Amino acid sequence: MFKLAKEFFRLPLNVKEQYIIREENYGYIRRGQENLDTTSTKLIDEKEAFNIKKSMQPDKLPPLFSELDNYQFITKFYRDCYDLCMQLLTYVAQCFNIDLDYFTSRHKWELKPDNTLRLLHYPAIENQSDEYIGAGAHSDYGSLTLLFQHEHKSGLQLLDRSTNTWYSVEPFDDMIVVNFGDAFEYWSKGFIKSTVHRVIMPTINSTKDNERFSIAFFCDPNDLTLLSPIPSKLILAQKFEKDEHAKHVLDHDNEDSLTAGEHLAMRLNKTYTY
Ligand SMILES: O=C(O)CCC(=O)C(=O)O
Ligand SMILES: [Fe+2]
Repeated sequence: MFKLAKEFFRLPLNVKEQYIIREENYGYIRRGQENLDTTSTKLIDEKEAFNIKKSMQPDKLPPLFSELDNYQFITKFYRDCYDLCMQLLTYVAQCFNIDLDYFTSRHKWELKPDNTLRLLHYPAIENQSDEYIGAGAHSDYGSLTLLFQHEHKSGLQLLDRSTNTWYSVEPFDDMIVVNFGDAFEYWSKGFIKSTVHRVIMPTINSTKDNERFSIAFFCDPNDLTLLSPIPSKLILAQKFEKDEHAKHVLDHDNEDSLTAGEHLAMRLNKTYTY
């Protein structure tokens, strides 16, 4: 997947822009087009990205991705990511002592929305500075995110929301970072926190360019899934105390009728410019 991603991002900007993202949320995202930190308008996200969805017809893909072998490879990778998420969701249900299919039954493969497989590229900058951010601070919108980082290249940081401290997530071989997304914060009334994370820019060093590539798989609950609390004893007795991040991102007062699809649409609207 990383080999394909590299080859794609090497293409000239005007070629990549032929696949520019629209409201369907698939295609190419140019630098500054999606700004993930909605609390700040100071910085733009320096990353470029390409979102792939299951419903995307091969003719909407660049030839590099629609070519048969590559297409089959991408499709299999996408399905493997989905299957892994279903295994993890079963495990989380077990931890909460609720029906094992409680979460997986809300992530049916054939129902909307499609999950999103995203390729990301962060070009290296000269020197580290506060004036650049790769991906602004945010939490992801769905249930789980799988994150793959390439060639030991870090940059990913996550926030301890109780102390407001950022920590680097150093990659090692065969590691997949798993983030909980906003759906879990709603479902668990804040018992599970949606991971706030960001990516700082790689800097050019004397020996190599040092650009960063990563891949994210966003697993989203089916559109009509309610974000109301799960029927677990651990959760039902709990009061949802929202911290600053939750107040900003999970700002609905109709939590019992809010659906995953509505939440996703609201979050996408705030971060993209088309
Ligand atoms: O590149 C990364 O490691 C993270 C990207 C990310 O957080 C996102 O696209 O939502
Ligand atoms: Fe993210």
